[in-house]
Amino acid sequence: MALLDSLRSQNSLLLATVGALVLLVVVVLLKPRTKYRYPPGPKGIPVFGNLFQLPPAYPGAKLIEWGKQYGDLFTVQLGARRWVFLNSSETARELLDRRGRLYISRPEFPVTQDILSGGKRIVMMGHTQRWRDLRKIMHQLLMASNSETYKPFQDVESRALVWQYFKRPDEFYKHGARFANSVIFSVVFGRRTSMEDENVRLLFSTIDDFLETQTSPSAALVEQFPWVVKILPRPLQWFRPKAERSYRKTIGVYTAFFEDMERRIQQGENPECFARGMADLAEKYGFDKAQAYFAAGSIIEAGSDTTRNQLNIMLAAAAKYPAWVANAQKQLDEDWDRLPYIVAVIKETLRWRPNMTASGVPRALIEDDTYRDFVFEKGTVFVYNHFAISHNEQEFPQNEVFLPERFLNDDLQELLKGHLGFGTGRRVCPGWHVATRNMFIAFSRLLYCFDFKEVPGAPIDVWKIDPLAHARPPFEIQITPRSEEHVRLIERECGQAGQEFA
Ligand code: HEM
Repeated sequence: MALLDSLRSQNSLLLATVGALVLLVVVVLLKPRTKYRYPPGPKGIPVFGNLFQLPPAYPGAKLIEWGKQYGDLFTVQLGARRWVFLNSSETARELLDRRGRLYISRPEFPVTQDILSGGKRIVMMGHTQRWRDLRKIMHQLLMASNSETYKPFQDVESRALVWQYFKRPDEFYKHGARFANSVIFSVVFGRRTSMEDENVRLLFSTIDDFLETQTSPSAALVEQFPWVVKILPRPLQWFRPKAERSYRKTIGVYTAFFEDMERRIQQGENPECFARGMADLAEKYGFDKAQAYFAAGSIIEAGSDTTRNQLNIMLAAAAKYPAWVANAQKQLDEDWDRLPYIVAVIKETLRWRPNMTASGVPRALIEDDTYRDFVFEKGTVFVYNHFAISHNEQEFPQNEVFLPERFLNDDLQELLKGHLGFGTGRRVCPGWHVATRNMFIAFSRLLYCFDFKEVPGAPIDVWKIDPLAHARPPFEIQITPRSEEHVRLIERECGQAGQEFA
């Protein structure tokens, strides 16, 4: 009897506890969020919000449409999270840059960062001590005063790039990838690379794995429901095996790069490169081996793929809007030492087509904040609506035309001004010095040596320049030397740098 009573009272206790918990959840869920006020935006559906209204690939047109409809800020519910899109340079600068201390974190990426990257990719890290340490290391490696280290590599690789364009113009997309990869690889691991190298090919495929979820916030639905990943038992996590495979592939490639370097050192080489000091840095900052490998690997990855893509964007613009190419070539023919037009071309490529993500790279707010009449809650995701800002007719008249002249102003040499190609504020791309110098030398030499034309019958769709096209051309294009004289120049000046890759 006593036992029965005790069981009854235990059951009542359990019931009372569950009841109280349910009540608490209901109260929390139903609690009106009066304190927070958000800019209006399109109406969504329950649970998924606006996720299905945003195309998973090429979301640019939709983002421009919403930007026009709602003005310089709008809010969308993407799965479990609220995203505020900033649609003018001014709002982006005000929040992400001037108030950069608050808008400094990244949203959770439960699959792409936590599983597929083992939590170790810097670009997706939240505002943690680990991120601060890595950012410091990257800054030291990539800052402007280090640019002399890069120059010889940029020189030789851009000559090789010209040579490869000359020999196999149909494989232009591979040559751009090799150029970008080889510059940064030389700095990090102390040797040049070839696209025939299996590990380099694998590296680009790991970049694909990582980026395929990032081209649009709706590209991977589960990413927008971090709690699903937390509560779902592992065997039911359908996305996990693929992401774990990709993690193993990535760490395998990075390990191969380190082992190759160590082998070369044992064979008597003495490469002066960043990765050689990685063990000391790891000890100083308390990184495990995998984090140290990711630190080096992330630099290679970020430094290769973006520059490769930027080259493709320049080519598409050259074939589509040839008028500016004639201006660039005139300046290159006349005065190689002063090339403001090429700087303007660099800025215009960064404006005209966002590099990897049409919607910009997201940030998470780390404290509540107020702006105009709005009150934003800590944790809200903010993003500069890159496509909409770049194609805002008020800010950029004739926005669709590729027009470097728009950047020929007093701010020309302020390379981060006038566009959002490298992001902004405290998460701004730390590689922008290297990237702009890469583009400067590669754009100048290519534009000096070649003419670019659309292939008859195969017009370039400039709205769909696939940022993930590694193994196939993103578009067809005719690339021909400008004259016989240019051919002789290429053979004389670029042959030696490029022959081993042709
Ligand atoms: C044309 C070339 C490049 C473009 C367009 C580009 C663009 C970007 C953008 C938009 C971001 C995010 C910024 C933000 O959140 O505001 C970023 C981050 C980053 N970039 Fe670049 N990038 C380029 C080249 C490079 C190079 C050459 C390197 C290194 C060698 C590099 C390393 C990084 C790293 C490590 C981050 C993560 C920073 C963080 O989250 O704190 N990038 N880049």
